Amino acid sequence: MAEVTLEELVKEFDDVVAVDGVSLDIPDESFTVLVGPSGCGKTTTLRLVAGLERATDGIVSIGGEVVNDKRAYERDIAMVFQNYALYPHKTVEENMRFGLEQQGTDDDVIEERVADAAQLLQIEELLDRRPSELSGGQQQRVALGRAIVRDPDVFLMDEPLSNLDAKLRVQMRAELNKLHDELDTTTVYVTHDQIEAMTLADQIAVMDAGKIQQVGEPTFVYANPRNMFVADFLGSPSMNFLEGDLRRSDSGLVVDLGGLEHEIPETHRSKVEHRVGESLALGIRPENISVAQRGYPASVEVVEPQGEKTVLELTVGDDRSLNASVEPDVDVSVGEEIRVEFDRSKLHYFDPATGESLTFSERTSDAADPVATER
Ligand SMILES: Nc1ncnc2c1ncn2[C@@H]1O[C@H](COP(=O)(O)OP(=O)(O)OP(=O)(O)O)[C@@H](O)[C@H]1O
Repeated sequence: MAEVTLEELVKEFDDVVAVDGVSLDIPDESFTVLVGPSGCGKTTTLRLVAGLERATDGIVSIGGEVVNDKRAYERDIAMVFQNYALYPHKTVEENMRFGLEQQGTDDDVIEERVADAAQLLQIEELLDRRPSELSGGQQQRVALGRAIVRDPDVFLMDEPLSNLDAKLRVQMRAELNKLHDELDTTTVYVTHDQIEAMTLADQIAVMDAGKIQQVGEPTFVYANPRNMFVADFLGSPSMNFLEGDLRRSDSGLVVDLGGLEHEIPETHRSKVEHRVGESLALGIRPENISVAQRGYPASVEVVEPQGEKTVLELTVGDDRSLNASVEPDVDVSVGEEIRVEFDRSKLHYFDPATGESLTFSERTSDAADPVATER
């Protein structure tokens, strides 16, 4: 097992800078997820760790050793891909054995490892089948099995669940969690699916345009986004942003949201005060908005029951839209005028020009997030 360290990593393809100065510590035994929109450089970063691409600049270390000049097969890693990449003419067992045979591993060691992995993944009954005789989920298990038998220092996984249907994906997610609990192998996992990232990771690295925007424990990053990109990318429906000018009032500081005045809570005043006279973006997650007797007037535009919750599309102030995610039994209908309250401990303020959070703090002493505060 090993930690992986990336220092100022850069990868250019002609005039495209796919990875633009990525520094990241991936602790030993961690499950680190690189997440971000399509084209942000996740796969390229993973391929640099794997040795499938050569870095234009920067350093990749595995287990404290710089591996930039090591070929993929010289690095103690195993990769799992989206398309499974199984050998079609080999049986499941032969697919799992192949890598070890190439390495010249003793036959009895191979037997034992294949049997153990097959048991762990519950594919013992499938060992004699060929990939074409397997479902997508089974094929992905075999691909995982092939990685596990290698007993590598590091697993690298590139969107391994994205070819599975939604139900199977949820099931495999749970299995990957269990697998990691059992094996404790350092894992670097790439996905564009923020829910997958949140549920699997013990460390999440949110990427955009070749750069890491924020790294941390998923619930912390969710509750304490460093900028509007991260705030917007994590969460569904995503965070609402309401922009307006900040000014002083009798009661303190308010943001003018077009016919609606939002008062900055005392805890945040000192952090935003320097922007009096300038604009500010208020950020509030849909689940931190509730329908109430008092609060901001809002018109209900859409009511969308989603089972566990109901998403309301509202307009507030001078026609600004706002999503609220409320209990499914809330009784509101389209066209109704209601009032909504924002949870004042879950408010964020951003500089709309740079997107940077004005209220972000590495420590959450102001109880912006109860989960993170417990830590
Ligand atoms: N071999 C290559 N040659 C040229 N450009 C490339 C190459 N590989 C990747 N790129 C470019 O580098 C950028 C990052 O690509 P990368 O595949 O790392 O992104 P990604 O975040 O993994 O995206 P996706 O989720 O769509 O796979 C993109 O602009 C892509 O077009």
